[in-house]
Amino acid sequence: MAAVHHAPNPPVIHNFATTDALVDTLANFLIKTQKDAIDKKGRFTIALSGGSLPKMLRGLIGNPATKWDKWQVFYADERAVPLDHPDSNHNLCTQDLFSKVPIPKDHVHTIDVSLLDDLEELSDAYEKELIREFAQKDAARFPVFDLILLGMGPDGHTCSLFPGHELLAEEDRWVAYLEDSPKPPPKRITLTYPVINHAAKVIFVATGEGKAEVLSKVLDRPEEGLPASRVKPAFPGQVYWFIDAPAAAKLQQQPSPVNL
Ligand SMILES: O=C1O[C@H](COP(=O)(O)O)[C@@H](O)[C@H](O)[C@H]1O
Repeated sequence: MAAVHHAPNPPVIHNFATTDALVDTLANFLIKTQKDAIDKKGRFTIALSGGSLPKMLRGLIGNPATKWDKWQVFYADERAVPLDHPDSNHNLCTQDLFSKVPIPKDHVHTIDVSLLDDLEELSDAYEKELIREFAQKDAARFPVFDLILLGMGPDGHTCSLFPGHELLAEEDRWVAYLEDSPKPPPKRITLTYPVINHAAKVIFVATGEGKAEVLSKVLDRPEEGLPASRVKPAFPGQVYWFIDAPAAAKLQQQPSPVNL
């Protein structure tokens, strides 16, 4: 019998009147997703981004419903710098979140900083870290994260996948490296589209007027192929956009504000 292929689900857009409303709803959404994953498999796998995203997770701090000992956290992308460097996504997540919650240290999967001089080895090692977590447990060709949390730069990049970059075409690797990021620092590693697009859920968070122009390109004109538009998790996966009113200002399709 021929296999039935479903088209990816269209993005679900949540537009919030205020950033605080977005933060609260995002925390509730994460807790619900975490609970479903733990009920099913006893653990919750999540990938986090850097940039403006970690601050948006403040609704989890002090929230007793967050089962930190069940979380396995990876980075959607990371800069090839020491873990306490101001450019490190791990450093940012630690300052904004992990230093304030009781997550076991070994549940936060960082890059191996002994390999910073060789990006190929650094990305291979991070891929192996993912394989250790996912391959035997899920027996999948690509890992299936319960949730990947992404940001989007004003140029439409997400993770460290930049417009026009050759890594947009990567089909095999789980983790890839680049030495020519147009946004500093130049040396980074990143999850690839096959991994992002196998996730059960992906949430983009985009706030502020600086994201308005690019958000309209990504959501109203996805055919332009900006990196954020290429995030289309395979069915039954779902991509969500959590945006605020300033970021939504230039959208043609005006999503209704979320009622709280
Ligand atoms: O360089 C990066 O940028 C993106 C977007 O950052 P934002 O500050 O505009 O939200 C971020 O998602 C990614 O993790 C980071 O390495």
